[in-house]
Amino acid sequence: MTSRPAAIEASGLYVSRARTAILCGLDFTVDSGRITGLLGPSGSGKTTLMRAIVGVQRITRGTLVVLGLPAGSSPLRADVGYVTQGASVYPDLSVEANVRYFGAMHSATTADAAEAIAAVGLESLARQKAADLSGGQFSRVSLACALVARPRLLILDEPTVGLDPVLRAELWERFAAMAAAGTTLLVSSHVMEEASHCSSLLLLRDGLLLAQLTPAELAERGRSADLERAFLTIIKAADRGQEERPVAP
Ligand SMILES: Nc1ncnc2c1ncn2[C@@H]1O[C@H](COP(=O)(O)OP(=O)(O)OP(=O)(O)O)[C@@H](O)[C@H]1O
Repeated sequence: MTSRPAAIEASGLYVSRARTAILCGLDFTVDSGRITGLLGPSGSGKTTLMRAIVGVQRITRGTLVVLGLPAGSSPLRADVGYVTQGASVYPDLSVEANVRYFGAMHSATTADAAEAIAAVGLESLARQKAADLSGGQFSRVSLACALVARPRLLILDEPTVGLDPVLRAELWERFAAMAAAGTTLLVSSHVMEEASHCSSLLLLRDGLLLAQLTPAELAERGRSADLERAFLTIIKAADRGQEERPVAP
């Protein structure tokens, strides 16, 4: 792995929800200017971790440093973008009005809004009311609203769900261009084939970090070029060797 400055550093990170341990002592770093994939089965804690990073989820124990400050610090608001699974878009406004509205909070220009809309492939629908879009189009408005703020760190919770393969490929190209320009991206996904677009992968399982590795290392460790199969092999190996699950403090 390269030794870039870390955009996110977690050390002994525990998070509990409703008195249940959800994240159990995570240690990892996310390099700046890279795409890091957050992968794991449903319920493994991906959204909880993302919420902790953006500062809307209380940490039970450990440290979580984001862009050099404790997660949730107010100066981070302008620097961290978060696109949730549930689109935070005003259905009665047009695509353009939505993006310009979010852009205005970050002093973005009309041209910035148009660029963000183009980045998610919605130019031809810019004047359309968000309520009249398809599910995939609607979620892309959310993404454009995050892009227009030009955050240094962009947290994306399953951004490619419901998108066709062409659009999915275009979005990953867009993410790669953003990373090349210095933005740090943390992207969660269920789709293991998307892991190949990432520089580094965090593999979560039941609130534990099974591994942090590159896609090539995942293929090698899981003994398959098919990353889904490789991940399953690692999960099965972890299940076989699993010791008692750490208890939240
Ligand atoms: N508000 C809550 N109170 C208590 N437990 C919760 C709450 N929200 C989520 N959980 C539990 O936390 C665990 C992790 O949930 P989380 O949403 O972080 O997983 P995930 O990996 O993002 O799942 P998915 O891929 O299905 O979105 C799950 O077992 C879930 O039931």
